[in-house]
Parts: sequence; C-alpha cells; structure tokens
Amino acid sequence: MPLSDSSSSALAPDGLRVQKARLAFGTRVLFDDISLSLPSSSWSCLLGRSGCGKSSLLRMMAGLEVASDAHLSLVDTDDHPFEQRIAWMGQQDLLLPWRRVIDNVQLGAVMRGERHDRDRAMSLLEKVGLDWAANSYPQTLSGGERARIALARTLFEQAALVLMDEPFAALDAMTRLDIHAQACELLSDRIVLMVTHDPLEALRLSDQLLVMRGSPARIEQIMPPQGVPPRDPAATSISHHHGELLKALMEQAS
Ligand SMILES: Nc1ncnc2c1ncn2[C@@H]1O[C@H](COP(=O)(O)OP(=O)(O)OP(=O)(O)O)[C@@H](O)[C@H]1O
Repeated sequence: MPLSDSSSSALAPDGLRVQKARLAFGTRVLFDDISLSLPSSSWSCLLGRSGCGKSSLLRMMAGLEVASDAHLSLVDTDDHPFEQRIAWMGQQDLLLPWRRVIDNVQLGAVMRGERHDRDRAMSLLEKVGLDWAANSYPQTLSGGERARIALARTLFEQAALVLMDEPFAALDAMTRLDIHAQACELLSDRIVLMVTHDPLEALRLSDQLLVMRGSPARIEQIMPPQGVPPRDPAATSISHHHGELLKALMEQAS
C-alpha cells in the first residue's frame, strides 16, 4: 500500500508565502516585516532560541489570536489569500481519553458536524500501523503510538498546509526516528512548517532549514544537507551540518 495520502493532492497550492509578519507586545517588537516562502510538497523546519517568537508565528499562520499588534498575510503563488483548511499538530497529542482511537482520528470532522468517514480513518490508521488499536482508548497506548494517532488525525484533515509545533519533542530518540520516516512519507504531498528545538530532527527532515534570530527577529535560510529527507542520521553530511547549525543558533544576529 502506498503510504502517502493522495486525497489531499488536489488541494495543494504551488506554494505559499507569509508576508509582512509583525508581532509586538506593547513596546517589545518580536518581529516585523518577516517574509517566508514555503514551496509546494516541502518540509520546512523553523529553529531559533527560546522566546524568539517561533510558536507565535505558527499560531498567527493558523489564524489564532496572539496579540492585538500581530498580523501577517498568507498568500498563494498568485497572491491570493490562502483560505483552505490548515492542520495543526503540537507537542500535546490532545487525544480525547473518553473517545476510542478511531473516533479521535475523525475528531475534526465530528467537531465541524461533518459526515464521518470511518473507512478513511481506518485506512489512515493502517498507514501508521495502528489499525489494531482502532477500538482502544488512547490511555492504553504508548507515547509513540499516541503520536502516530495524532499524525493520522492530522492527515485526516486533508489540509494542504500542516503546521507542527514540536510534535515529536516528548518522544524518545528511537521512536522519534521511526515516526520521522513515517511522517515524512505520509506528508510528502503537503506543505509542512515545523517548529523544532532539535537540530538533528531539522537536518533529517528539512527541505528548507530556517533559523529565526535577532531582535526584532528575522528568518535566515541555512543550506540543508544533501539528499532526500528523511536523511540517515548517521550520515557524515548530517554531523557536518549539525555543527554549522548549532553555530548559527548560538550566534547572536547583529
Ligand atoms: N500574551 C503575551 N503577552 C506578553 N508576552 C507574550 C505573550 N505571549 C507570548 N509572549 C512572549 O512572546 C515571546 C515569544 O513566545 P513564543 O512562544 O512564540 O516563543 P518561541 O520562540 O516559540 O519559544 P520556545 O522555543 O521557548 O517555545 C516570549 O518571550 C513570550 O514570553
């Protein structure tokens, strides 16, 4: 069975751009006039020091209220506002403990009062290797299994843009490597922007490596290692880039 969920391909734009992003809390300007391009079918990782505004930028892209002085525009390659559904995956899996796994996968549709699509939810559970757990409750599953259910739920949304805020941070290193490979394949036809604190994760997954730094912050692109994600974490190119990336993260932008 092919892993990627082709039902979303028709929704995918050629690319997206964030324009004129600004965030200030009173006189503290976190960023101003930030622009960012997200190519189609690409995975971008956003890194930066704690508190520079990464999660806030993601939340603003998701259309969430962050501050009164916060705005950006999210447009497609024809400069039209991007108004399709956006999927969100965060560090907390937010699975409802009183609902079975299969119902958690379909939660978005349930909340919107849409028709349930049990077959599709089941097929996504199969893709993440958890069809056997469809009728279980989330608390009976491991952290890694719960993360894969959250991934299936994200895929169920059929959103062209997937925003991820440290979705794998709570997982142990080996589980993280497994889920990287699966997420990379399953989300290959989406535009993914992921905030992470883990340089290795970013080097493994990124088509586009973005570092947010400075005050007010700006976003700089760093060349990702050669090869197609998910890259082998033991590859020498990864260890070489790891040092470079850490250096970039530690440097204070002028
Ligand atoms: N409502 C608020 N009022 C004032 N300051 C706020 C508010 N919400 C967030 N901030 C500040 O904005 C800054 C950016 O927060 P944000 O969570 O976006 O940073 P981050 O780069 O994602 O950090 P981390 O990597 O630690 O998660 C932080 O210094 C935070 O304290």
